[in-house]
Amino acid sequence: MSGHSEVVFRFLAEPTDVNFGGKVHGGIVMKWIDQAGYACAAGWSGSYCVTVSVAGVRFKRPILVGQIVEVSAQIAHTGKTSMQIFIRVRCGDPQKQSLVESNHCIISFIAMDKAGYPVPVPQFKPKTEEQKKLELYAIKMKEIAIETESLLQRTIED
Ligand SMILES: CC(=O)SCCNC(=O)CCNC(=O)[C@H](O)C(C)(C)COP(=O)(O)OP(=O)(O)OC[C@H]1O[C@@H](n2cnc3c(N)ncnc32)[C@H](O)[C@@H]1OP(=O)(O)O
Repeated sequence: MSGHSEVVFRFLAEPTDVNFGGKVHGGIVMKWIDQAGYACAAGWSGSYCVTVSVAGVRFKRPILVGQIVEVSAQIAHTGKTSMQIFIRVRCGDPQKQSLVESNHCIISFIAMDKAGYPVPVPQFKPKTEEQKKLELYAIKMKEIAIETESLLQRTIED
């Protein structure tokens, strides 16, 4: 299965996924994002992977119980040991054709060896114009995630 750059999950939002207002919990959406991202990262690298950061996460509209949910994960950029994965969550009435975007983000995974050390990943080479633009966005998001971390360190040290 190694070498696949895209994974799509489709399922129904269940009553156990929703909060008191009938909308799917943000934490549940994050779990789906992490799972689809993991499946994509593990499939691309052929290794066990761990989540290192999530950047640019946006909750655009609520997901309702009974709606069909589609979580797509695609490799947007690869570093030496990291993979930046673009996630798009869409939802809609299962009786209709159209889905609307509810969430998106860039989630970063690191491929690990059996001893728990980062290992190199196969390099992703964008082919289409859309993939090339997405890669630039993913590189920026990775930089922002790392810069955010060092900003916090500087803030705590100050
Ligand atoms: C599937 C799951 O849910 S797993 C459970 C949740 N995740 C975890 O438990 C992971 C816990 N974290 C860790 O174990 C460690 O922080 C690790 C292994 C992920 C990274 O360890 P570090 O020593 O910080 O990594 P290191 O400095 O070697 O960098 C490794 C890569 O991470 C990248 N990286 C570091 N910080 C970030 C960040 N904030 N965002 C994105 N990438 C980052 C580096 O740029 C490097 O990428 P590259 O090899 O492509 O250039």
